Formats: sequence, structure tokens, C-alpha cells
Amino acid sequence: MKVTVIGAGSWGTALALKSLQAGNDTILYCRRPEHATAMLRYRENREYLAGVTLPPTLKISDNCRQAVNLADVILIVTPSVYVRSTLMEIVTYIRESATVVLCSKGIERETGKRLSQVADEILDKVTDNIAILSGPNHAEEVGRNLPAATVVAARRLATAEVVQRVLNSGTFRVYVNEDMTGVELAATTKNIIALAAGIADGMKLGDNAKAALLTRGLHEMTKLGIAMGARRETYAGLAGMGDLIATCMSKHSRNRAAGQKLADGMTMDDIVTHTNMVVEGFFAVAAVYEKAEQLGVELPITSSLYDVLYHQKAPSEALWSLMARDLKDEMNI
Ligand SMILES: NC(=O)C1=CN([C@@H]2O[C@H](COP(=O)(O)OP(=O)(O)OC[C@H]3O[C@@H](n4cnc5c(N)ncnc54)[C@H](O)[C@@H]3O)[C@@H](O)[C@H]2O)C=CC1
Ligand SMILES: O=C(CO)COP(=O)(O)O
Repeated sequence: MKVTVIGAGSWGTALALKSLQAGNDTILYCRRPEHATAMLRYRENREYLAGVTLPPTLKISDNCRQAVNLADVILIVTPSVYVRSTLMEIVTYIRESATVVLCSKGIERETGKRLSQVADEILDKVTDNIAILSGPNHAEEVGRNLPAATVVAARRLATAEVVQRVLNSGTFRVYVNEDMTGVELAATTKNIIALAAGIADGMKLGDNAKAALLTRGLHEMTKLGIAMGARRETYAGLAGMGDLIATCMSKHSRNRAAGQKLADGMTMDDIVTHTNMVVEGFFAVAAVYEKAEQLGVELPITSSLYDVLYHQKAPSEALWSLMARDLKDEMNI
């Protein structure tokens, strides 16, 4: 198959390598010509995935039309805030009925739409073969060929199965799932819990507190998912519990690291200024908080983070407010 990856950040680069390994003719499209030139010169993405060699068979291009025009499968791997503008840019070049796979983790803040809904809106006349890819997948490990599993969701199983066959290889096991809503929302909300996990690490709250946070975090993720039409079981899968564990425990997670910096007293603006990498949780907290308010769903951890990020509440104060909430039945949704 001809596969084009849009977005040469760390995850786009790792996915392009997986596609190549699975035997596809693969192009990594890069928006900035100077970044494409550097990757071609060094055969390495020094800016976002240093230390991983890009084989000569991986095509690197800064020509959007050429990269998109002939592709059977297009992976969109930009930060979620750029998914709409990226789709608007490529829509005129996409082949009819091509498969478009959204690999970003987030929802659109302005509209509260899931990324697949944004894609439906923009690609309406071109293709309805739209899929979502998510799972416990840090680019630093996938790019170094360590074994990993992921899940692809689509409205029609056949669409997800195309992507499964295209990306599966000996080191990257691809599952399918028909619950697009659940996979997308789990991918978005686990980043919020990872920020909180980073705060817990930064405050040295211990393993018991972190385990409680992940468990109640998964409950909160599931609660929002069910309110928005997701299946509960998806949250026990790779995109739910799997990615929650990977992101909350990993030294690679930018969201967890950002939480740790919040606990050390840095503000969200300071953190964003000091990194070229995306911290999706920052966008997700605001987008999910607003969505939950509209739906009347109570999300205590998300609301606490909203106060920390947007109302300068001290993380310690947010923690003690969470501990002092009304007593509950664990299983109440
Ligand atoms: N890094 C990882 O391990 C994983 C990341 N993801 C998701 O993939 C998405 C992309 O993340 P990363 O590859 O980590 O990004 P990154 O933080 O490594 O790189 C930032 C990316 O943003 C792009 N960018 C900056 N300004 C842009 C604009 N105006 N328009 C389009 N693109 C622009 C850059 O070219 C670069 O590709 C995110 O939604 C992230 O949550 C998902 C799984 C794993
Ligand atoms: O989604 C990811 C791992 O599955 C990447 O997480 P971070 O953005 O926190 O690094």
C-alpha cells in the first residue's frame, strides 16, 4: 500500500517507521522545508525523535500535494489543535475513498467535537473511510522497535481492518474496535489523568495515592465516555486502561512530566514556553471541562486540574479538596 504520514513530530516519525516495516511504500510529510532537509541530510529526526535512524527507503517530503495525492492510507499525526487546519489543507488532494487515520489525542475545544467528527465534516465529499488509532504507545519506544500494541477504531470494522493489515508487524500488534467514540475520548481524557499523576509524583504522594488516582481517573474517563455514547468495555482496553498506565507511569510522557513541573511551581504558560513538544493534556483539560459542564457530568479530577491551570489554584489545595469530597459508592457512575 501507499501510506503517507502527515506530521513529522515524534509520533508521526515512529508510525512512518512502523508503516515502512510492515512493507508499505511510505512518505513522511513535513510542513517545514528546513525540517525535511535536516531529516534527509542526517537520516534522523533530531528535533523530535533523536537517535532513531530513518532508513533510505523512508521517503521524506515537504510537498503536500505529491505526498497526499496517490496515498491509499493517510495518517494524520499533528497535535489535535492542528487537525482541522491540516485536513482543510489536504482535502483537495486526497484520493476518493482513501483511508484517513487520525492518530492525534484530543477533542476540539471550540466545538467540543471528536476529531473523527471534524474529519467527517471536512472530508464529507471525498471519503468516509475514517479511523482512529490509539493505545499505550510512546514514540521513543515504538521508534526503537520495542514491542507494542495499539487499537484502531472505525465506524465500519472493514475500515479498521484495512489499517490493521497495513500497520501490523512483528513488533507492532494492531487490534480493531468498533467503538470510535470510546477510543477517541479515552485517548483525550487519559492525558488529563496523566497531568494529575505527574502532580502526584512531584508532590511525592506515594504509590497508594497514585494507584487511587489512576483508578478513580479511569472511573472518571469511563463516566464521561458513557455520557457521550462510548462503550464501558473500551475503557478496560488498550486505549483506556492500557494508555492510562503507559502515560501515568512512563518517563517518556510529556503530560506526566508537565504535571510534575506544575507541582514544582511552574505555570502552564512557563511549561509551554520551554518545550517544542505538545502537551495535549493542557488543551484536553479545558475542552473536557467545558464539554462536561454542558452535559452536566461531574468530573472531580478534571475540574480540579481546571482550577490549577486556569485559576492558579495550588496543586496541594486541589488535592485536599478532592480528599474532602462527599463520601460515595465506588461504583456510582
Ligand atoms: N509522542 C508520542 O509518543 C505520541 C503522541 N501521540 C499524539 O500524536 C500527536 C502528535 O504528537 P507528537 O508527534 O508527539 O508531536 P511532537 O510534540 O513530537 O511534535 C510537534 C508536532 O507539531 C507539529 N506542528 C507544530 N505546529 C504545527 C502547525 N501549525 N500545523 C501542523 N502541525 C504543527 C510539528 O511539525 C510536529 O510534528 C499528539 O496528539 C499526541 O498526543 C500519540 C501517541 C504517542
Ligand atoms: O499518548 C502517548 C502515549 O500513548 C504519549 O503521551 P505523552 O503525550 O504524555 O508523551
